[in-house]
Amino acid sequence: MKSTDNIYNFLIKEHPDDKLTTQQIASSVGLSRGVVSSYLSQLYRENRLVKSGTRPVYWMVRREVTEFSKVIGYNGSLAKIIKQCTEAIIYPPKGFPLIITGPSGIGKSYLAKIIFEEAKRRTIINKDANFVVLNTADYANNPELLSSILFGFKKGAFTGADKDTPGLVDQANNGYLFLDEIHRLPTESQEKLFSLLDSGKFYPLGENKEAHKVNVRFIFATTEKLDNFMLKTFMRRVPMHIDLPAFRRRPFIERFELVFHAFRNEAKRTGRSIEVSLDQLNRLVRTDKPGNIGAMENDVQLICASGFENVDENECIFVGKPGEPTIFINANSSFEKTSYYSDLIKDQVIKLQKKTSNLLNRESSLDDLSLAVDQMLKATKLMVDEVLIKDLKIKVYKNLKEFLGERYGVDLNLDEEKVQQIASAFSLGELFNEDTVQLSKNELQKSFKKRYPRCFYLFRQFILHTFKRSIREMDLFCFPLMFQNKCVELESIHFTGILLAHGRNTATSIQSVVNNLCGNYIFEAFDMPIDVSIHDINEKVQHYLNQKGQSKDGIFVLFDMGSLNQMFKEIKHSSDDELLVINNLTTAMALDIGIRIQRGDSFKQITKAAQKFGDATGVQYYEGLSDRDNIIVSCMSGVGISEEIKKMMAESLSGKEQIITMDYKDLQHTLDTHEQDFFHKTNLVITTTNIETNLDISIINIYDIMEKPGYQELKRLLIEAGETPGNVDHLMESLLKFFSLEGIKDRLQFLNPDVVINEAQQITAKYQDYYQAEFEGKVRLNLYMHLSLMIERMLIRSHKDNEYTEIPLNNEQEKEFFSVSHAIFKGIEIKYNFKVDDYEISLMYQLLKSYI
Ligand SMILES: Nc1ncnc2c1ncn2[C@@H]1O[C@H](COP(=O)(O)OP(=O)(O)OP(=O)(O)O)[C@@H](O)[C@H]1O
Repeated sequence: MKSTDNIYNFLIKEHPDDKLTTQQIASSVGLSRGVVSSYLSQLYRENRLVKSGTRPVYWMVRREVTEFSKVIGYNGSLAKIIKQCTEAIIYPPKGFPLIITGPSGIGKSYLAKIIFEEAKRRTIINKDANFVVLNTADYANNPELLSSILFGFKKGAFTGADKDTPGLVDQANNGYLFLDEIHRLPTESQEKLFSLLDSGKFYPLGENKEAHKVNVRFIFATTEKLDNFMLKTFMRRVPMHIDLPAFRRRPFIERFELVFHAFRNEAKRTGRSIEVSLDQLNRLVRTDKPGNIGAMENDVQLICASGFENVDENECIFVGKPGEPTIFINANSSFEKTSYYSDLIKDQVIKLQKKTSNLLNRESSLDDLSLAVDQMLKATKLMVDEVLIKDLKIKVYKNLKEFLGERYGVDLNLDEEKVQQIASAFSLGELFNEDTVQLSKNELQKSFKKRYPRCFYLFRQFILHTFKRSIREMDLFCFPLMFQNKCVELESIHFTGILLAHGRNTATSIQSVVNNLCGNYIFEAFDMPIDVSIHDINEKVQHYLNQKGQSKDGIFVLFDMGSLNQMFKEIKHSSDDELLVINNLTTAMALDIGIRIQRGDSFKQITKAAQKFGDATGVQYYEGLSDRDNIIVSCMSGVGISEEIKKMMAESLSGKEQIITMDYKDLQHTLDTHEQDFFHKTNLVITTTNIETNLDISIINIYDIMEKPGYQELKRLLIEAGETPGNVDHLMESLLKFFSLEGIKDRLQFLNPDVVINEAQQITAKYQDYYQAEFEGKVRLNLYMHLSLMIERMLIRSHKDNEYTEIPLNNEQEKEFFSVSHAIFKGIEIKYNFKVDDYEISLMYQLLKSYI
């Protein structure tokens, strides 16, 4: 298959109605943006895609325009129905009859007519074919008359039958006959009809010799339940049954479009524009009358008529209360999904997103978060898609039970109402594509994951299993609803348990037994093909550890065969946690460990117990933070800074030590809960705060290294760990640059901090060279910041009138400093076209006096 076809098939399958950017498509199919862009252009040239917007351009699959494309909801809630209608039209040799059911005013007649038009468009029937309609209810009290109208009669068939008269069946020959209110059709007529459906023949009234042969396609409609009124023998001949949903059961977007459409019809009818308030539109969208769309259309007409009373010629009709937000609809307006309707829900969603983020920052409970979600769901209740919610509810129930329950042993304890809320929250997500509500740039996701790592892992697995996709921003609202009752219990387990076994479901079936017996998610399990390599296994394990977040207290891995040594090494190499690997996976063993994990045994106790089992098996464990020499970096201001420092250390140092970043709280917890042994490979802890511990560990506050003693201590420790002095100096320089950048980033108005800091570094180096001195870290940091801001200050001042202040020079040393400084600044003075004045140099003198 061609690559362009691959992309096209992906779009048709996954996003038949979505507008997507090139970047979104590229990310989804895993190709580069450039390549995907050329494929998309090719598809556009082939007329298979529609393009809209500029920067970014949006792509959408071009759909074949059929008569059904006019039907509101054809690619939404009626998509399946439209497919059935198409099948009923095209199925060889003559299509098949169908019956449309649904409450009054829901569009049964409308759909029947469209089916007829589509059959014409497809040239399945002739252009001049007839669409004949009969409402059987009109003749319900006169079955003979109905029969004669339907089947025609022969001259003399009854008094007054003075000539042969064809019936509607004859008129519909080669076209369509639509019988509305079919439940009023008397039994004899039903019988006559089904013989016609069988043989294509019928006898008009009074005719018993020559049957009429016709080729008629039938559509029936009724507001009633079929079983109550129709003969079973009749129904058997009508294979296709279409049930149209009531107006209030249609998705909000479609109800909105139907209302919009009704106003547009009024605009056409009156020749006026209509200005209608969103509030009025919204009220109509919520119509819940037995007459459905028909009743809503009547309401729209009445509302427009009352608005029409008060307008002068050519003025637009106003509908609503003055001061309310409105939209204009005229005969040519087109309904654009996003503009009117998503704004209404988006407001609510954004509000909730902000609230959730605030609550998470304040460490509020999942109960508070659920309450916020509940409020939002109430506010958007009438806008959501009831049909979708019903489907989702079934899916959610099923997977809670069959997936989370059976595999992870987790009963989330959710009542019917909660599941309904969860389904509603998921359904809301379906209204948006990720672009529309890309609000928090994954911040919320990160916060949830950090605070509830185990629940979040289960949530991710649930979404993957239920919807076959990764978590979307909007799914996050379901998280508090789902885990509210169980988060404490789920998060109380601090160990990580992993089961690995060859075979289709060996590991997962042991997992299911143990998790269920423990009543908690203790183990994750991976079934592996027989030829899997240790490397692949480790990748799986690492992927799992990443997704789940590090466990604070250690990892237990049970596997069924292979080299214990190798397996241990692979996993330990890329994990900082304590680790126990057991080369024996039995249900009894997993259960024993599971129970111990659950009741809160320590790593040591569990390891001891496993060793007893281990007589017959292989056990290898590592107690300690890491089996490699390591340095821990932990900054109170966040993992971001720690990660930056880790990067600098990796660049400057030899790589002999493993650099481990830790959240500040985790570090404190780890120090408090472990003994000296645990840290026996830890050479140094670098923090931004003074951490208290009784353990014998070197802890250096990063701000102390700015001063000489602190720096020397750092240098000593790193040299002891095997680093060269050059490496440590390089690290110091990177740290200084980093902290200076942090300090000036927000204070520089227009210069690029990265560029200007390099200038400051060079000037400082020149001073150090000239005076043969090595300035303390603190002084260098000060200089980098001062010089960077000075350069900008000078630049701004150079455009104003220069005011020089005369500085008296007291001695030779000062004189020398001034003349050296002028020489040092010459380079940047030329480059930036300004002059460093003596006042600035006098400041420099104050900064550097002690080194001169
Ligand atoms: N999907 C749709 N798109 C656009 N208009 C629709 C749609 N469905 C229904 N309508 C409009 O709704 C109105 C009522 O439809 P219709 O008369 O076909 O309903 P019905 O189910 O046949 O009603 P009854 O049972 O009372 O005969 C019509 O004006 C029709 O144009």
